[in-house]
Amino acid sequence: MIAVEQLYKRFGKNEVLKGIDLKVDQPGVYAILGPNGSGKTTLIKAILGMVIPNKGEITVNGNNVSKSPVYRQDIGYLPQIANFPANLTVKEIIRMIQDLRNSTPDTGQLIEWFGLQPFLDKKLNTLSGGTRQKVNLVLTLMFDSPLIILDEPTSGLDPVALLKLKRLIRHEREAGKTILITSHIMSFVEEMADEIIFLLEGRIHFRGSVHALKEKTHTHDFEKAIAKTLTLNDSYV
Ligand SMILES: Nc1ncnc2c1ncn2[C@@H]1O[C@H](COP(=O)(O)OP(=O)(O)OP(=O)(O)O)[C@@H](O)[C@H]1O
Repeated sequence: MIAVEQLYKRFGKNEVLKGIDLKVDQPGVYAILGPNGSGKTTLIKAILGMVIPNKGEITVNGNNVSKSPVYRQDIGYLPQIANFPANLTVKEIIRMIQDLRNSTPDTGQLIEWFGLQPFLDKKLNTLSGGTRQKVNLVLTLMFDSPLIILDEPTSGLDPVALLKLKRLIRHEREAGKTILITSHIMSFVEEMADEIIFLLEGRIHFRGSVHALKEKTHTHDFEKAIAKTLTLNDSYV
């Protein structure tokens, strides 16, 4: 589904990605991890065609992302910071995104799932951060896309909403979807991820299951395993 070959990206002198090779060809939940500034969002944006690489090739479902944007129809993307026009109501923003995609899926179930009915006629700039995140999740998931990319999806969510998000992600995984997630909440990653893709110093430093990472680092504590990964010299791709 996703193939990244020898991807390089720098911003000025800052070499962020230094030869990423990544193949994701099975459905499941993939957590892209790494310290702040390690290039997780840059990698995601390159897959989405929002960042132009200096070198390398990316294909999504066989389509080269630099050639045509059509492949994006198959992706649901939750940005880390969503910048929608703040004076629109929830209903209006849902309608606007549907018009842009030329598709009008039924959003009733998702709206009910996140308890957003009372907010439909409220403007986005009057909503709390967590409620806005729930709206963003509806916007991301409403098209039933086979590839879902979630950049920090837990941001601002209360415990009940977090539980609901986790159930939704599991449901999407069971439906055979491929879900890429970045998160700094390690308990969330440990619970949800089938595979971890750990970026460090511009490269994939580790790829494998949570269990495999714990084994490699000789610890049962996932947070400690992540911390230990940072100090390992060899990469475990
Ligand atoms: N448009 C840009 N212009 C210049 N530098 C950028 C740009 N986008 C990202 N960077 C730089 O690239 C590096 C990687 O940023 P990126 O947002 O991909 O990291 P990240 O791993 O997602 O970080 P975080 O965990 O903090 O979200 C950072 O040093 C950042 O400052």
